[in-house]
Amino acid sequence: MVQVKVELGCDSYTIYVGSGSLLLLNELKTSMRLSSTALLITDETVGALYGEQVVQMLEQAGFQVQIKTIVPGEESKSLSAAEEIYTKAIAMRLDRLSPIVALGGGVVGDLAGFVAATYMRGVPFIQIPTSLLAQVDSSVGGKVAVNHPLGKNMIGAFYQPKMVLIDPAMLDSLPERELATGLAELIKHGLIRDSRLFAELEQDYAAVWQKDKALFTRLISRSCRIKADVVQQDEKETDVRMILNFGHTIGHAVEKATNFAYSHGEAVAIGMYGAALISRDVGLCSQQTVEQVCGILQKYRLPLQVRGCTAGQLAAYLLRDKKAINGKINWVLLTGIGSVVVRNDIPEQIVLSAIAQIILEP
Ligand SMILES: O=C(O)C(=O)C[C@@H](O)[C@H](O)[C@H](O)COP(=O)(O)O
Ligand SMILES: [Zn+2]
Repeated sequence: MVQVKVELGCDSYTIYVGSGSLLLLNELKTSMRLSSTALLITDETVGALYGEQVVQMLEQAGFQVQIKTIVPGEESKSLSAAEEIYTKAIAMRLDRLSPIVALGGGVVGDLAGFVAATYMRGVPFIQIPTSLLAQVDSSVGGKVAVNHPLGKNMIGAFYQPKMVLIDPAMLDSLPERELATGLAELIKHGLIRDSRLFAELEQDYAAVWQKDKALFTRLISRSCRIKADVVQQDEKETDVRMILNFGHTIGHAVEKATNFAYSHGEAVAIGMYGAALISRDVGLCSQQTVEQVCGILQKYRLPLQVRGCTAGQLAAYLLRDKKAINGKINWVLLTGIGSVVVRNDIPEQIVLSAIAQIILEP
């Protein structure tokens, strides 16, 4: 099992990656001096696959467990879904030392984390991510949030988990499209910080599609290490953490403008292509780098262009980007494979030209 430590003072925690990582639940109660009631939050799909196993493990560890099962999908990342969970937590007398355990993908983790951060001003939070996207990205770093009708992740907090338990075997049940969505964030980590990871992803795609466990243990822990390094330097995203937003400025606009017809990773893939075009057009990277970005996204069956919205709609959502300060968007742009810069001085014409290239006619 690989351990990745996230050093954040008294909010430090360890990410465990490998088969058998869930067995660490056994030590949870004693190692963290928790109360004996635990709330497990999962969705219908993941709950049916792994819910019973995780409940049993928590019970063996000495917890009385209740489960809240949500409907899978982005719509569940809402204030009303959070309110239902608060109601359940109050009814079951969850106290300030009772853990909330998230078992699922990014939606479950973000919603459960948001509730953990706010219920009684914060209760212990454990992440058991089951999708590749959650394993390589969203379960690490403490961003928790729900959506607002006017924008994604608009209401949230930075709230670190106490522990992240990742078993790559859980990817066996993951559909191909979901695997690709997680690969988009892995590719992002290669593009922003690690040209070797990028090269490995370029080479090993056959083993990736076969869900090779040893390869995934390596890729996931490498990805968590990259994210942990960035988050350790800038937990609250005032500076270097912005680079994790590569592809997300356009990506979030694509998700909203198409009413989530594209998965998060698909939207981020389109956003990374758009950002690569902007990077080239302002002279930060070469055409060859743009082609490498296109090449890897296509290899992993990720889209480069969006259908189902207009350039005007995309531009309107871009202006609501929550990384914009005084109306200026902070663009994360490529200077080559493995390195990025943040720029807020990109001419509108260059942005509009990139948008025109990523829109497909209906
Ligand atoms: O952890 C971060 O920081 C990220 O930006 C990672 C992103 O991949 C992730 O999608 C995150 O939830 C986006 O956050 P947001 O602040 O852009 O809503
Ligand atoms: Zn993301």
